Amino acid sequence: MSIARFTHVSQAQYAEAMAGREGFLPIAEIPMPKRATTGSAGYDFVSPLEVTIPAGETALIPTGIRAEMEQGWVLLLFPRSSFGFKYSLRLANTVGVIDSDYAFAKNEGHIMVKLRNPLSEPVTIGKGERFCQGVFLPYGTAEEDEVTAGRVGGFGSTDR
Ligand SMILES: O=c1ccn([C@H]2C[C@H](O)[C@@H](COP(=O)(O)OP(=O)(O)OP(=O)(O)O)O2)c(=O)[nH]1
Ligand SMILES: [Mg+2]
Repeated sequence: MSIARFTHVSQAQYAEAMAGREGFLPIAEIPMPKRATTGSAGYDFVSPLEVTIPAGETALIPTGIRAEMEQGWVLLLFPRSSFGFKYSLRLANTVGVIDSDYAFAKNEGHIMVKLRNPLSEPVTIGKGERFCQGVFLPYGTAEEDEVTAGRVGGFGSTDR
């Protein structure tokens, strides 16, 4: 039973997110996130460009991907364990929470990944390299939950 669909963001959204950068894959060449084996939970996301993260710094990687999913589901982003084990690479926000209504935000639900390199050596993510993974999970709601607001953005759009 599938509960979600990955698609590319529009060319315009991709260009906006990649402004000032060079050498990134054309949007049509970014592969959809894929699971590596039949029993894998994680959909591996590919980096559309080569990124070197200097020691102790962070880098933002726009993935070119959005995820439409049914209500009641969330997509959680995690590092791939190989990058964590080899380079201690982590997400700047520790875990990425991709909400089901983010797909309809003003930026089309463009999934962004911010990585932190905590080591004293630079780390390079290759263009086209699988660098993080997303896991779909169902979530519950509490009683007397009367939220009605719709999502317009991410990264603090609901407060700052
Ligand atoms: O690593 C991440 C984390 C979040 N998001 C997007 C999807 C998510 O639906 C939205 C908001 O994320 P979250 O609710 O975790 O952040 P917030 O700081 O509460 O922002 P907001 O006020 O916009 O909800 O930002 C990403 O693209 N990458
Ligand atoms: Mg939020």
